[in-house]
Amino acid sequence: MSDYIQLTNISKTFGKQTVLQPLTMGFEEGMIHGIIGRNGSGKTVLMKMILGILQPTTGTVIVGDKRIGKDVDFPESAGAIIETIEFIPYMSAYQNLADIAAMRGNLSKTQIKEVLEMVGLGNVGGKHVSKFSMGMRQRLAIAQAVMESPKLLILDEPMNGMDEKGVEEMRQLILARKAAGTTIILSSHNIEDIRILCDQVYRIDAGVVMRK
Ligand SMILES: Nc1ncnc2c1ncn2[C@@H]1O[C@H](COP(=O)(O)OP(=O)(O)OP(=O)(O)O)[C@@H](O)[C@H]1O
Repeated sequence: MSDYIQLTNISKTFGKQTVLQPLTMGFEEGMIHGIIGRNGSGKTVLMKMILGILQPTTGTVIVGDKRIGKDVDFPESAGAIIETIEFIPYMSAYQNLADIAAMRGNLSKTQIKEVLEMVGLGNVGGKHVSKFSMGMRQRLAIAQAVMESPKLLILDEPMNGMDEKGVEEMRQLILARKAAGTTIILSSHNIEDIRILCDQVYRIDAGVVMRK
């Protein structure tokens, strides 16, 4: 398989702080790539650069065959959970997803209901998000990330706040996306998630990314 993402000499500094040293690497298509590292080591920054949310200080990011920030602003087919996603609290889970779907493309009502079902929110799709627990919000965040079956999934600590059953269901969902050919980048502080799910693991330490 070829690489779906190619990073060439990318680095990131904020003022005098170097978060990532120049890095050249590829992420193979259809695999689950784990990113581990201590708090503040640069996992989210790396993911944001791949998503086009942050510009690298040096270097290039290519996703598919498109250079991010040049050919396209953002990867063409990507879903992400990155930091806290703000849903509109006074709208239902279904309506939140329908509004996002309407902005990005075309998903039928049935498809939105199916994705709510898939993340275990099928029976509360009509409930206002303000009444959701943290774990339920996290499930909704996963729903918005996967609902358009993107070619790339970037999941920054997706199991945060989930109970044991939720974690198991999310693991199955992530494996199902992989089986469908999605390239996945996953960060987690839970070493079990990384061990069970990932084909390849990278650790970020002192700005350097090392393959484990
Ligand atoms: N927009 C920004 N401006 C300035 N500094 C930033 C910005 N975003 C991130 N940083 C800094 O970059 C470093 C890496 O942050 P990052 O969020 O990538 O860490 P992380 O590995 O995801 O941590 P955690 O495990 O806590 O989620 C931190 O020191 C952070 O303060």
